[in-house]
Amino acid sequence: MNRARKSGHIEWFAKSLAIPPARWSAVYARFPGFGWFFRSPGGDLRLGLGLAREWQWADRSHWPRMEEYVRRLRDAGVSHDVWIVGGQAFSAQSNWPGWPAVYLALPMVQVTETKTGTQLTVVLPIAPDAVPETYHRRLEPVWQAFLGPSEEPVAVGPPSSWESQPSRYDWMAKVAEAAAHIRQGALQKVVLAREVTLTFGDALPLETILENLLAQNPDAASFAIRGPEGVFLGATPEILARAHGGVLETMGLAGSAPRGLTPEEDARYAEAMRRDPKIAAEHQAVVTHIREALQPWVSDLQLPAEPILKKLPTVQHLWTPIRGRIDEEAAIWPIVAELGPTPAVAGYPVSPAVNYILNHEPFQRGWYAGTVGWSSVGGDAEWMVALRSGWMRDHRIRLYAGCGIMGDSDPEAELHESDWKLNTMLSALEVEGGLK
Ligand SMILES: C=C(O[C@@H]1C=C(C(=O)O)C=C[C@H]1O)C(=O)O
Repeated sequence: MNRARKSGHIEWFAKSLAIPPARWSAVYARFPGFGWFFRSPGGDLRLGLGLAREWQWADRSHWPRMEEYVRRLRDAGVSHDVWIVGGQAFSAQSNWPGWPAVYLALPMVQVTETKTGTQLTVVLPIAPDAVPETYHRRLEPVWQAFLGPSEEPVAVGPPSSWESQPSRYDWMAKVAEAAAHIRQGALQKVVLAREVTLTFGDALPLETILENLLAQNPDAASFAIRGPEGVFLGATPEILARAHGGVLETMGLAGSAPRGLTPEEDARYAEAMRRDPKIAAEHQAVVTHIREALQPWVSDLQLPAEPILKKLPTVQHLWTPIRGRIDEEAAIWPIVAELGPTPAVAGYPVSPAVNYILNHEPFQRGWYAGTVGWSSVGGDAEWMVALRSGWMRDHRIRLYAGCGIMGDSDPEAELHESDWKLNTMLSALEVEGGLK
């Protein structure tokens, strides 16, 4: 504080200490203000509570400006392990009320749990005229969430009503219409989604739902972000851009099949997916887009010649892992801005596909199929495509799932595919057997 008073401008306070592990889903659920929860596929967990700084923008073109803010934090001596979190909507023209197109935050209290231990960091901007009491007041609710009473585990549901937007029948008609549009040659592929709204008798128990997501999806990134209008959460398998020690990892993930009840049936579904030329073309469009988008920033790109199978609890996909060297460590921000939305969640070519979606989907995608993740001051990052997700407010949750439509897509098969994808969130909500 003395330092800020002397220098006459904002100084950063950032101190870390080792702490014991805790049930972080419970701490997260108890905190009423801005909160961030993220567990990586590898198991590392990041919990952020309260705000030291936030950034809100109306479109994705501002992402590269973050490098300047991060440089200032680095110059001020803030630890390289401190992270910035947030994400963005699928499109700046498809927003949910209360959710900006781009929102990034530097959480005030950060818990990072890895295999080597658990660390708590407090990050605060100290103004020249700062009064110590203000900081106590800001931190108080966070410590209350840490120490709050632990509650008995609560079961979810069952839902009292649910509504599909559009209806199952109308969605199939939209798929047929999109396929006909594609056959006319205007587009190669478009990803159409459904919104399913479930209403419950009681407020939804966030801790239970998060714990279910974590237990049921060990290979996905389980995330939750709380804004002024509810919580957006999910368990997504799709990496948009992950950086570690200057190596960038991303993936093409497109092409879907159900999981079989027996290993034989499972293998049959996988084989049919592998041999389907429509799916191969759909997958290739995604990989090509990613390669082109990375060109200015990443060298030594490595990827397998053929896609690999990625098996998830409710669905299996064709998967092309892609890695390369980031030419300049700073480049993660423009890469995130440039990569999304990929053809895996929009279609191909991307821009007309997004327009088609905006004109034909009867709901706002908001942050579904947008981006969620974090970047550290030191340059490591993990940004995911926000799939298998839902937006929860009190008694209600809106779930989303979409499918890549090509000229010869079968509406009924696509409807079933969207059902398996919805099952990630439905299982976390303890809705038995999904909704049909
Ligand atoms: C759009 C979704 O999934 C995307 C679409 C896929 C497909 O069309 O095969 C596969 C994986 C994801 O990239 C979703 O889960 O909502």
